[in-house]
Amino acid sequence: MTVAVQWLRIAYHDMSTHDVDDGTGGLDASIMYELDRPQNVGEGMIQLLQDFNGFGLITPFFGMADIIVLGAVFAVVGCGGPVFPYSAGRIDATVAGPATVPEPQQDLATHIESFRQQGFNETEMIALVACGHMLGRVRQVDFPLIVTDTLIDVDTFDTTPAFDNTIISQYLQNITQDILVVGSNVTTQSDLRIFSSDGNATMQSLLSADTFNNTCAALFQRMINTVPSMVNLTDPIAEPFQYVINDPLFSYHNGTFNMITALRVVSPSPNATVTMLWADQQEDSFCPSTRCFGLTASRYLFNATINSTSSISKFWFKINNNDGSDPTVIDNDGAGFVIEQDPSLSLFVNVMRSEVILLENSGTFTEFQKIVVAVLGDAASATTSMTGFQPFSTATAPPFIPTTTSISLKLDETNPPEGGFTFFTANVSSAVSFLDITANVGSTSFTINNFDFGIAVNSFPFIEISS
Ligand code: HEM
Repeated sequence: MTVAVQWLRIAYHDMSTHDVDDGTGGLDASIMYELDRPQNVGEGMIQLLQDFNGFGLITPFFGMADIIVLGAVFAVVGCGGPVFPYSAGRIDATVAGPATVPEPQQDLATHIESFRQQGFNETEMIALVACGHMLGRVRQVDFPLIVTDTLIDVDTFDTTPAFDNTIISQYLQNITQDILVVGSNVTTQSDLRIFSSDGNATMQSLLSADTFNNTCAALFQRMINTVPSMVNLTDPIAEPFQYVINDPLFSYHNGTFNMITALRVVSPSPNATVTMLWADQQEDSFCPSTRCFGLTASRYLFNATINSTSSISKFWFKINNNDGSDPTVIDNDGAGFVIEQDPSLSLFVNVMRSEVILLENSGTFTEFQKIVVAVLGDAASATTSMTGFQPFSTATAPPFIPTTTSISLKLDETNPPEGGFTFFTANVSSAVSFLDITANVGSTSFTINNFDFGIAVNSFPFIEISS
């Protein structure tokens, strides 16, 4: 709970750099560069960004700003509030934004102007502050001029640590403990100035639980989607996807092509049989699944043998509940799931030739990943290059910025050429989560972007070597 509400506060502070007049700023993780400002005081801010860095969730297409918003969404749900539709696609800033986070000692006119710049009118300002302060507290150590009693660690805004309108009812009944209303320091009574700025009309309207819930939900939703005008957010996600398909992984060995993938289904029928079908140039083929169970979802795994000459153009799934009902076809609205990486399979990560190696040397174990990349072409005409994306920053304090390093591949002597393919290899650190791989064969270039290495290693054979 304590940590969760900090996730909500940091989202507001990061958003506060938005300027409606020129469309700049907003939720862009610029907060990582703004923590030396008094308006962002609090060890908690640094710690939670350290946590976000440690989660290793960042990908080439999902940055710190999207994680800050995810934190805010979880914070609200964790405190009993609604689930917000979640959009991703925010772009992380590389420098600090303007110093525009409101502070308790500022006057009402300054606050009204700050919120206007962030895109909220006066009524919305009152509601957004009340909604934000229904949760959380003020820390004595960070705000000694507000929480003047040194025997108190934290001063909560109201008596319930939950998503509810107690802050409103207690304020209107004059029994509030919100220190930004009743604190002995009049200068920092910012909640009082804001809440009473329209004669308490907005606060009165928020006494209705429904109005309060709907208003807070709508304002938080707008807050998390306040982004610089050049950012396009993805379509919102509110519910878990019914079906999730793993990126297909490929392997070529002894003249046989294999494709490994999985379909995750939320709450499938226990009797369901799931089949994967695919199309090559000639005909449709199919492959039955093996199955592993999650708590409320099942993952159906497929390892299909594919004709190496006709290859595979697209695949789809059929779920038969075996109860007389029509099978469900999961085929991307008829389009099928096309092989996104080079469809001619002239370049792919060869999963079954790659290895996770555990090296034992006098009782010391080292684990590393050997990746094998197949290129259609001979060694004389093919060159390869690769970059690895490391989400985890080793910095001890923000900003936490992922790194991209170049990893050189060499001809793989343990995998001699076969079926027209030449195999290249490299050892890749487990800190790497995504790879971009390029092969040039003569004058033709093939590229795989954002190969999910972190997921693919789970399908690499595991080898133990003692030296
Ligand atoms: C004039 C505007 C605002 C002022 C002056 C203000 C001031 C403060 C202060 C001084 C604290 C104590 C922080 C600490 O001790 O760590 C706080 C906490 C908090 N504020 Fe605001 N705030 C404002 C607006 C908002 C808004 C619009 C939100 C909306 C999300 C919000 C959400 C929070 C939350 C969730 C906390 C609790 C943090 C925790 O317990 O860790 N605030 N605010």
